[in-house]
Amino acid sequence: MSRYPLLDSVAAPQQIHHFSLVQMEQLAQEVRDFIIASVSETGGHFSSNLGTVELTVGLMHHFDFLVDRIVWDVGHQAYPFKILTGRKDRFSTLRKHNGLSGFLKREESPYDHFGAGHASTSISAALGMAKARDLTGQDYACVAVIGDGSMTAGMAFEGLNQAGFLETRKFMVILNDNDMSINPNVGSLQGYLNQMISGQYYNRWRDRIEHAIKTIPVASVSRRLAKAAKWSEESFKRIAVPGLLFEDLGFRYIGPVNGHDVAAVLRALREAKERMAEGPVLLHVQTQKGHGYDPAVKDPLKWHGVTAFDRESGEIIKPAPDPAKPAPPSYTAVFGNTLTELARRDEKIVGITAAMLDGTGLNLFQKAHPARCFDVGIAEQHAVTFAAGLACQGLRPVAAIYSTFLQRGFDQVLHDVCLQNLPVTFAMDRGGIVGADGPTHHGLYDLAYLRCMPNLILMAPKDENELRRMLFTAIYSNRPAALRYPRGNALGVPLEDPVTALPIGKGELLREGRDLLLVAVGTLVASATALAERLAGEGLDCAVINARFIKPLDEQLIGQWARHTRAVVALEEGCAPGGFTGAIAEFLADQGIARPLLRCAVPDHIVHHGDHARLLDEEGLSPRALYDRVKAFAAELRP
Ligand SMILES: Cc1ncc(C[n+]2csc(CCOP(=O)(O)OP(=O)(O)O)c2C)c(N)n1
Ligand SMILES: CC(=O)[C@@H](O)[C@H](O)COP(=O)(O)O
Ligand SMILES: [Mg+2]
Repeated sequence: MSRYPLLDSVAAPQQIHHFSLVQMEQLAQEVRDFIIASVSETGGHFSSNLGTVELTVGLMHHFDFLVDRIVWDVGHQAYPFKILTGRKDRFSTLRKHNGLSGFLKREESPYDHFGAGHASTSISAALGMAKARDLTGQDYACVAVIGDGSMTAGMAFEGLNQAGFLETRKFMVILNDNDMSINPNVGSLQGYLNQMISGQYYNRWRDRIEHAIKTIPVASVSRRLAKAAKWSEESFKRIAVPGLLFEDLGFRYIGPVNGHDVAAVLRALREAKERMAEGPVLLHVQTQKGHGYDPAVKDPLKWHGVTAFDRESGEIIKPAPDPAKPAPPSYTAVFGNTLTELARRDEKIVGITAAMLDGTGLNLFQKAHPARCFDVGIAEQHAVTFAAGLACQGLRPVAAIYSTFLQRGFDQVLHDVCLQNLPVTFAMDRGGIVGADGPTHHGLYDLAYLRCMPNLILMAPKDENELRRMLFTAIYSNRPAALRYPRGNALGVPLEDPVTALPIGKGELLREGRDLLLVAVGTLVASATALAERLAGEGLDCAVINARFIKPLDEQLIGQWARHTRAVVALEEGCAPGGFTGAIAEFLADQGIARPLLRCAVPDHIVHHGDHARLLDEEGLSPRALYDRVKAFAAELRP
């Protein structure tokens, strides 16, 4: 017999419209059990999904999302939705190559109305859908589900601002408030939400007061009395719930409601559905990350995203350590420790993260230098300009932002930092292909989008020792500077102590040769070196340069060896259009160095999700693929 009898009987989500309360409670329990069992085998985002189970069941009861539109912010909390919209049987393929995405994807299901992965886009997208509906005379409800962390972004408020102003009907924002981002949520907004939770008695009284005011016979109400009644309501509101922000923005605020009480969720959604006919609604749902699985409730940060685990003990399954070969540290840890160490000697160093304290390794820095560490929330744009302000006053800010999330701050990097030549360091973790998170999270575009920035120094280390040196170089360059490094473990090379600066704009000749020049940056330097050794055994003599700097490029060194060899191979784990290999192509053309060029980079297409090594191979960047490509390229060269 199935462990999930009711869930397995749901052939289409529309069946849930007819479920009783008892059935929905059972369904919620089965969905939760299924998530725990399934993610314990595949890994994936976990604690956020255990928080949205009852809310999702309630939404499926009240709406038909083949007709109505729902936009899940980020999408990392939408596993219950995916399971209930026909994807349960494919859940074992989650985040695997050719398997289900960990987020929502329009091409994956007709229920996925909007794709995401980055935070705080849901309100804008759902509002666009609502306005398209109004303009085209269609009829469907639009729902955005956004977490308290994602609500800290300016973009979320840009959406609220417009939605309230337009008095958008059949439009609802559900604020899924679990008092957590990945790390504990930060900022005064969270304090405000907590205040709303403690001030909820107002909402119980509001309807009665409003009713009383409305039932005063109109004929008997003088204009002054009506005004006074309205004034009393407003005053009462403000005393009971100071600053009803969402109401003031034009939303009907409902809540807070206990997001794990199915009956309460259903009641609140029913009310919200009615109110939506009049104008925009904000439904405030209080949930708990990890709900129903004790280890995750106790440590929601650790359980935000996990690898496979033992469901009984809550132990994360890790490969047994090899005592003969200890695992190297992650690039993230090397960054966090180096920054902490440098900051011990220099009190001008400050660290900034946009809601990725542990992810970026800045938690290590925070422990040692709490007053100099700023988590600004999911607000990359603000983080960059905030760093610019700190730099203006003589501090040395280091903004640690994943490569993919710094895309949000493009204009701020240009307008606020580079044009003013301010000494801000950007430490971009997760450069290159990240693996299971997929297209929204690959850090493939950074070298291209930063290479055009005036004044900026742009670097990528070949190993963790070079990362340390690049960080040091960046901080003391007195210019805007950025370094990008990959997710995962470093190479295990010894770390020089004390750390020293690199000469700016100087590459490193790793091998001399006369046939080909292999010029690489970042993760592909090790591959280029190994490839040159292999090819040497086959009679092909390759010079290898570790470029270190994408900008300024070491034109002297690269030019010299390009002229000395017959052809050039440029390598990077980044996008080909505009990236490092593009810089090499431009340089050769500009200098009139007429050498055939093979560009080994990610072509102009989307890289899907899956295992890093496999994706790298598909992009022609694995050691095997590079060998084949370079051999074929060399074979085409004139003798
Ligand atoms: C622009 C952007 N910055 C950072 C992230 C990384 N990130 C993913 S989920 C998350 C926390 C979101 O918190 P919340 O919206 O409250 O959702 P919860 O996990 O609490 O359910 C963060 C910071 C992101 N996805 N997008
Ligand atoms: C949803 C999201 O954006 C994060 O949770 C992301 O998945 C974290 O990725 P890392 O595991 O690389 O920190
Ligand atoms: Mg949250």
